[in-house]
Amino acid sequence: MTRSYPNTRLRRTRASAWSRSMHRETVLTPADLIWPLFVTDGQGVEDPVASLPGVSRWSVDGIASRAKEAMELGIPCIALFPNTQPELRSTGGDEALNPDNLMCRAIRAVRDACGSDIGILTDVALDPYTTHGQDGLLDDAGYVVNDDTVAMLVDQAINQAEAGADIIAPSDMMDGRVKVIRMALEMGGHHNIQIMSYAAKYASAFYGPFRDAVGSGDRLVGDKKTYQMDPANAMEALAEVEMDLAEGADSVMVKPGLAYLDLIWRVKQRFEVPVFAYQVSGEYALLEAGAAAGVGDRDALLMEKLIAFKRAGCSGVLSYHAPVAARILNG
Ligand SMILES: NCC(=O)CCC(=O)O
Ligand SMILES: [Mg+2]
Repeated sequence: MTRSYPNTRLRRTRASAWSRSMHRETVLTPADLIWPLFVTDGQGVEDPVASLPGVSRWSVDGIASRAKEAMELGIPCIALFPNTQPELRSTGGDEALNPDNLMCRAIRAVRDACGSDIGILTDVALDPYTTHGQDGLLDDAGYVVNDDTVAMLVDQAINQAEAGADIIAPSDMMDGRVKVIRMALEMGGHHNIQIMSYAAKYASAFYGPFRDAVGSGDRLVGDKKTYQMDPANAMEALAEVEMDLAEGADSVMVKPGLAYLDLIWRVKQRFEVPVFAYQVSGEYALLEAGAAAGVGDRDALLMEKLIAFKRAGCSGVLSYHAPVAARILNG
């Protein structure tokens, strides 16, 4: 069967709003959003992140309020990232294992405020806790060592699980960490705690404002290219995803977002598993800067970008714009 004009006029179904709505292939709802939040020390603190206009670091009480706000907006899950106090950072990142660190206090505060009605996703990696800003432990040459780092990450994950996390999200890109974290969760009786693996995380120039937000940017020595992926590679991303799924990941993430839509599509087509995108800090900042410079309407630009993730096959998107988007969607 060939489609030809004028039997087929593809404009027919576009001629009215009701028909466009009836033929829409993809929908975006607040339930597709995960809201990343930055935690800072203190009480009653809102500390704006200069490079992310509209985004703040919140003290633990403020995080609980944001979690309630998320629930009211229909956002099912928040993601927590600590801005660890400078005096608690070390070369080994031991503060990651402290059961009373910012992350664990924030988890408990959200649980107290919201019960089990919201998902809490926690980041596993050492960069917010190290003096050098790398995601793992360094050898004498400054190389991030894999297996010793993984041993730390397992303890970090269990620390978060015991504080009440729902989804453990390792973002470190060490080999084999999903396997040992899953094993440790099972052995600890945490059978229903999920793992969302940052499976294909690229060494990207889009992470700058995030590093400001968690206070690792100025500290970072070198780059992260020995563990995060080369933006030129796609086959390798499929191998990363395949391994993390085999090791027990319940869902996988591609990061950053829009520049990697091809990977989202390929991962979804090949593995048919839940795929999430992280629309990262640089994407947020560029959209805000573009809209402020008059490039286009901020809300329209945002909605078009977010629907692209759904069209490509995402189950959901981590986005600093989550509350803005949910407000737009809720009308
Ligand atoms: N592990 C979380 C991130 O690295 C986020 C990066 C960003 O938002 O730029
Ligand atoms: Mg991997």
